[in-house]
Amino acid sequence: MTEEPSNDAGLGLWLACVEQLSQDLPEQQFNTWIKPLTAVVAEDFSKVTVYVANRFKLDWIRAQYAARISGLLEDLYGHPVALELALAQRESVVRTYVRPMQSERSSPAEAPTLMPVNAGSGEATSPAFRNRLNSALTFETLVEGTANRMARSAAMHVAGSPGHLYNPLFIYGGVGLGKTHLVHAVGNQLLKDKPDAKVLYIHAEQFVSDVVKAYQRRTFDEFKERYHSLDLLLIDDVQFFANKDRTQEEFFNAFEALLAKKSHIVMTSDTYPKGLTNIHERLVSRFDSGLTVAIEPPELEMRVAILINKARAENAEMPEEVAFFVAKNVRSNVRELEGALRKILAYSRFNQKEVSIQLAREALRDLLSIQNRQISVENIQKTVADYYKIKVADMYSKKRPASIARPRQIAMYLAKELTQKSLPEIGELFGGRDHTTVLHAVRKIAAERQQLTELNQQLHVLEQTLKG
Ligand SMILES: Nc1ncnc2c1ncn2[C@@H]1O[C@H](COP(=O)(O)OP(=O)(O)OP(=O)(O)O)[C@@H](O)[C@H]1O
Repeated sequence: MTEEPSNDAGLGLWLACVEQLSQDLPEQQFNTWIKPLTAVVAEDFSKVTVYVANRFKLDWIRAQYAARISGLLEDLYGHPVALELALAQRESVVRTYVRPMQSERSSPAEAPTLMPVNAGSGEATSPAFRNRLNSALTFETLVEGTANRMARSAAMHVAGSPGHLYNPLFIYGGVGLGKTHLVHAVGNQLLKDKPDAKVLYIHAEQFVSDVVKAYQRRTFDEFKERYHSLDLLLIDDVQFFANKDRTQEEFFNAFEALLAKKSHIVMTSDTYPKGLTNIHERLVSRFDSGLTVAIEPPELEMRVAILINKARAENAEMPEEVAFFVAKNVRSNVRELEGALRKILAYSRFNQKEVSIQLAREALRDLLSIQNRQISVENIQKTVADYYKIKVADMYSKKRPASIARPRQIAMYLAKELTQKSLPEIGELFGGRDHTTVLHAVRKIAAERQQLTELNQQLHVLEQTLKG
């Protein structure tokens, strides 16, 4: 196969791979190993050749990152992609682009989102004070829902008047639920209002490494100057302080200094303060001394809205029924939703087909087959209730208005169609109804389905969703 220069679609997907790695890997690792890479994507997307500056780096990348890159590429392209690692020729001018590191985007000199980088070129010079904020993570791009409403409004309050209420603000929740996004949003919002404010976003692991460096190099004055002079400190994943006594002590000092001068501190963690282990009590009690708020897993409507918004941000359209199908099947967290969306969009581009439920089902084949869900009557009731925006309890209730009775009949029809249950069993599960009631519903919906295109379409969406 010939290696034509990368076409734009192929290159875009390689960029998405790099972007993903920039988020997954610690900044230093990303800058050292991934950022200097260049790539050529074969015309038919079957192979990506990645050029590495020297033999040592090539071996290292093969050992440490090749499997991960392959996996990501497969996810992104929607089919297995051969990954070839090659030494960059001295004179080769390989077409490649690396997105600037997120924290560097705030530098006005680096306005374009894509910047060409030749193999082996060093790192971009960074401004003297790097706030490490990702300017894309703002309140505007953070979809609001019941799951994050409190955390979001507390964070907006802090961004609007830092140093007052809710100090420190402690945000906790499971992985991929938007904690990092929210703290970046606080920083970005404050800088928008007060461009001179000294804001720093830092991951707790980076703080640990800063403490270690300050000890090794005996540069504690600089360290203190850096941290104690901030107006807003955003620190992510403080559970990483566990068992790091020295770091905890330094953080305690920074904490006290910042609060004393009415600077604001926003922290995130995977658990609430008292749930943290191996962190000194005096620190834990300080974590809990302002406002502690949780972020919950997003509810269905929020997942649908996130998918539609993210697709739009990628200049793609995701019809609501497809978003509904995906949101029903990917429930755990937003990062996984994003992964599913990426797969669907890549699959659609690769096959040059419009995004539809059928296409989403094909693109997410692996993910859906893992779930391998048995369709239960309960699941049907819940899905139909969600879809028609009625309460699940109405599936068993005696209420008769059409807005409730009709979805209930639809659920009975689907229960008959998609499960092995008998009519009396289904009746029982719908609040102890008689089997003749179920039979009537099944016949009525089956007949109407032949006549009414809209109903047929709705049933189609529900079936696809339930079959996963
Ligand atoms: N409500 C939301 N609206 C839009 N995007 C969201 C929302 N919540 C999360 N995201 C996106 O989901 C991804 C994961 O979120 P984020 O990294 O903030 O999670 P996290 O809670 O910090 O996870 P971890 O604990 O693994 O670091 C990000 O790309 C983020 O932009």
